[in-house]
Order: sequence, then C-alpha cells, then structure tokens
Amino acid sequence: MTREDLIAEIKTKKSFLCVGLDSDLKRLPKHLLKTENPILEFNKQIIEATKDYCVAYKPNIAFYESMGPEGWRVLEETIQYIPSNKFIIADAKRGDIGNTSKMYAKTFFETYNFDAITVAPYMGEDSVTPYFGFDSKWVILLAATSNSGGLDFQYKSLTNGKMLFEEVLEKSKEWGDSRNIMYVVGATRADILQKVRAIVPDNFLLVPGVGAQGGSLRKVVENGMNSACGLLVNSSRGIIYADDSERFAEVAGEKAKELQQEMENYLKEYSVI
Ligand SMILES: O=c1ccn([C@@H]2O[C@H](COP(=O)(O)O)[C@@H](O)[C@H]2O)c(=O)[nH]1
Repeated sequence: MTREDLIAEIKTKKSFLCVGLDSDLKRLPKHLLKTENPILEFNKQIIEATKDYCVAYKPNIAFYESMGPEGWRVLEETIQYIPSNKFIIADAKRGDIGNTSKMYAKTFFETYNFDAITVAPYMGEDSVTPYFGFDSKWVILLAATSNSGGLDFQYKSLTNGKMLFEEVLEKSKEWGDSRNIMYVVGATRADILQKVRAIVPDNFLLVPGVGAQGGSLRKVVENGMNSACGLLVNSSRGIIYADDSERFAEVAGEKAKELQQEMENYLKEYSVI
C-alpha cells in the first residue's frame, strides 16, 4: 500500500487504529476450542467485528510461528481474509546481514503479502536496505519501544551527544524516506515524541502500548500527530481479549469503535479531516 492510499484510508475510516492479532490458544473463548481451527475462527470473527473501525491489522508473528507449520497456515489464511484496503503489518522484528534480510523481505512481502515488516535497526544499513526493493512495501524500524527494557539501550547517550533512538532516526533517513520507512515509538514513550517529530516530521509512526500497556492515546496525538495524521496506533489485548464469552467478537468491535470515535475527534481537532 502506498503512503497516499494509507492516508486516504485513514481519512475515509476516520481512524488510525491498528488491531493487533496476537492470537493465543490459551486465551481464546472456550467455545471456540471445539471448532476445527480455533485461532483462524477467532481471527475471522475479530476481523469481521473490527474492520469498520480500523485501517490496519498487525499479526504478531511469534504467536503463529510458535505453532509450527500449522501456525504459518493460519497466518496465511488470516492475511487472505483481511480486506484488501487494510494495511497489514508483520510484527516480526527481524534483523540480519544483507543476504538474509533479502530472504526475510521475500518471505513477508512476496510469499505472504504483507505491506510492512518490523525490523530491529541495530545491524545497520546493509541489514535494512534489502527491504526497500519491493514496490509499495514498508520497513518499520524499532526506535523507542514500549517495554521497560527499551530504556536499557535506546535512551543511552552516544559520544555525539545523541540518544541511541535519535541516532537510529537520523541515520535511517539516509536509507529511505517517508514513503517506505515508519518507526515504532511506544505509547508509553509519549514524552519523547516531540524529539522524534523534530527528526522525522513526516514519517508514519507505529505506536503500540495503548490498552493493556496503559499508554495514553491523547498524549500520543498531542505530541506525535502531523498534518497527514502520521500515526498508526495499535491495540492488541485491549481489543481481542476484552471478553472471553460467546460475545467476544461483539465486545472487540465495541472496543475498536470506542478507539475509532476518540481518533475521529482527534483527526478533526488537528484538521487532518
Ligand atoms: O515497542 C513495542 C513494539 C511492539 N510491540 C508489540 O505490539 C503489540 C502490543 O500488544 P498489546 O496487547 O496492545 O499490549 C504486541 O504484539 C507487542 O509485541 C509492543 O508492544 N511494543
């Protein structure tokens, strides 16, 4: 999906919500365990219930590859089920030398038709640029992650006075642009969003950490929204596990709608729509 198409979808749906498909057999509503393919059934019902309120889906690859070949089949069928106007992110957090990165890119962009893949930037330029040889596909670089361990390295000052996440942003601008690079900045890191925007004013940011991790959507918007929106805000557990009864999909839809309505207000307040 191109940047123009993504922005158009955000304006049409009045939403910048990404629904995270972190689907775990142990957390599924019990009645689904009787079905032939519980995770796929769960994903389909979640997608049906939330598709009117979001612009993106983000299956976290760990939840699928942990199930072996069957998990990869479920992932493939899930992607095929997602409507074609949605931006689909492989949250795979890959990172390796160039020829291996090329194979990861083929896996997620060709074998599976994802729009974007999350990538750890710390192996540098040759580990990231192989992802750019694919039309309308995106790399989402980890910049300031939402977890507490993100503080162990990402905020450390380098000899040039910059923090590591700032150096990731500065350096990666030499490799690509706002048409093929996004950055992960956790909602729990809203305090540094203005610093992020000073370096990458135009790039989209993938923002996980609202809902289960307690990040504030308002603070993310106040510090991170730009004139094209520039944000994809993810919620996984807060939506997909909001209810574990036979009403789980309906409740997931309600949670997604609540976030969409809050987002619509912000898009209007910040004159994006
Ligand atoms: O910094 C990061 C990067 C990725 N994630 C992923 O996003 C979702 C968040 O799930 P919630 O249930 O909404 O907390 C999950 O797949 C993480 O692996 C992140 O949380 N933080």
